[in-house]
Amino acid sequence: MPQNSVSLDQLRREIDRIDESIHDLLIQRSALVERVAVAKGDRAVVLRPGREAEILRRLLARHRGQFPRMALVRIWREMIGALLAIQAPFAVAVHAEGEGRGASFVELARNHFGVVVPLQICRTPGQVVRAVADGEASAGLVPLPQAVGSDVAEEAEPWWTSLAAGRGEGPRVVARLPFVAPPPAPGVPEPPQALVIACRDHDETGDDRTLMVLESGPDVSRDRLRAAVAAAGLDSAGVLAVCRHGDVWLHLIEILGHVPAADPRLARLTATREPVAHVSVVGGYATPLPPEALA
Ligand SMILES: O=C(O)C(=O)C[C@]1(C(=O)O)C=C[C@@H](O)C=C1
Repeated sequence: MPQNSVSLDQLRREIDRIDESIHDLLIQRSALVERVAVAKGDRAVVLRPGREAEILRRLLARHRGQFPRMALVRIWREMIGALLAIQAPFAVAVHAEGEGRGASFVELARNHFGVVVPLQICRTPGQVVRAVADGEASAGLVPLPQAVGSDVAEEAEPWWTSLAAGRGEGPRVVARLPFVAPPPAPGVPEPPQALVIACRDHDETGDDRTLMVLESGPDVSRDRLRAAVAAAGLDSAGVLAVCRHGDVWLHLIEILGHVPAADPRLARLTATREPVAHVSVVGGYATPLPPEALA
């Protein structure tokens, strides 16, 4: 039968059949995730952002046809969020102080974790860290400290210094949001950049970044720090923030690649204690997709 002679009714019946197949597959996927939860054993930390990133990268790479990629991501984000919530009680603490920016962090959390996961609003990033450390929330959303022009962010009591104090037991950075951002549109504010923290290590996905806190003496320039990092064999992507406590300076730096806490390059970095006296890996994330991934 030529295509244009297929009736509207017939086409709609075909759509109903496809909807039922999609629905059946959703029910099957959900049952599989219940088995995944049992296989993981530890229900305390069900979140696996590395696996989520791999799923989205793979689907976007094989996508074809007219269905918009951003909608594909949104459907999967909704599904994964709902499936996190069936594995264990799952709540996300979000720093959302004030109008505007606070509301956009909530939107970012909703877009990423979906409508089922409960959000717990915190007034400060420090409260988010505490909620995750105390187990009141399974994960937390904190603002990514960002350099303004050539100046790195400088805060008196930044949330990230408490991650370094945790010595690998407490909350660590496990993801960066948005993982996929819609292309910028005139008049529409861009989503804020945030980090997700949880009490687990970040997974390796093949395209990752690692965050470290370096401790130095005073007056260590960014260039000197970068040179020390390079000499240890690490590839710096930049200094994100600095916190000065008298003679102790803490620097939050981003490293290209996945660097576990036991990596021998870290010992090399602090071997002479100059300029870096101490280093802690405070987590990392799968590199977010560039806007071209949606094209
Ligand atoms: O693979 C897992 O560990 C799952 O829990 C399944 C799943 C998914 O829906 O695919 C859900 C949540 C995780 O963060 C990652 C993936």
